[in-house]
Amino acid sequence: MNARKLLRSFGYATEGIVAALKEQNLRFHVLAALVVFIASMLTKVSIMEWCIIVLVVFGMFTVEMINSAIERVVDLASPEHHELAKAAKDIAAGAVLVFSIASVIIGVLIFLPKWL
Ligand SMILES: Nc1ncnc2c1ncn2[C@@H]1O[C@H](COP(=O)(O)OP(=O)(O)OP(=O)(O)O)[C@@H](O)[C@H]1O
Repeated sequence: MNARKLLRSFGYATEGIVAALKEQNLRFHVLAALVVFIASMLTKVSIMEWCIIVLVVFGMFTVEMINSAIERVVDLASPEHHELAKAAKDIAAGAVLVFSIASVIIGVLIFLPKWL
C-alpha cells in the first residue's frame, strides 16, 4: 500500500469517526469517557490501571461504532422486516451490552477499593 492510499484510507476512517460522533449514543460515550478520565486522575490510578481504563474506554467506542455500522448495513440490505435482520441487529446490540457489563465490572474492581 503506497503512502497516498494509506493517507486516503486514514481520511475515510476519520470521516467514519465524525459520522459516528453525530449519533447520540456515541456522544453519551464521549461524556462518560471524560467523567472516567477525570475520576482516574483524581483517584491517582497506577500506570497499569490507566492502560486498562484506556483500553476499556476506547474498546467501548469501538464496539458501539461497529454496532452502528451493522445497524446501517442491515437497514440498507433489509428495509423490510426479516428474522435475519433482527438477529443481526440484536446480536450487535448484545455485544455492546456484554462489553458494557465488562466495563462496569472493571470500573468497580479498580475504583471501589480506592474510594472505600
Ligand atoms: N429490518 C428488520 N427486520 C427485523 N427486525 C428489525 C429490523 N430492523 C430492526 N429490527 C428490530 O427491531 C428492534 C428495534 O430496532 P431499531 O432499528 O428500531 O432500533 P435499534 O436497532 O436500536 O436502532 P436505532 O439506534 O436506529 O434505534 C430490534 O429488536 C431490531 O432487531
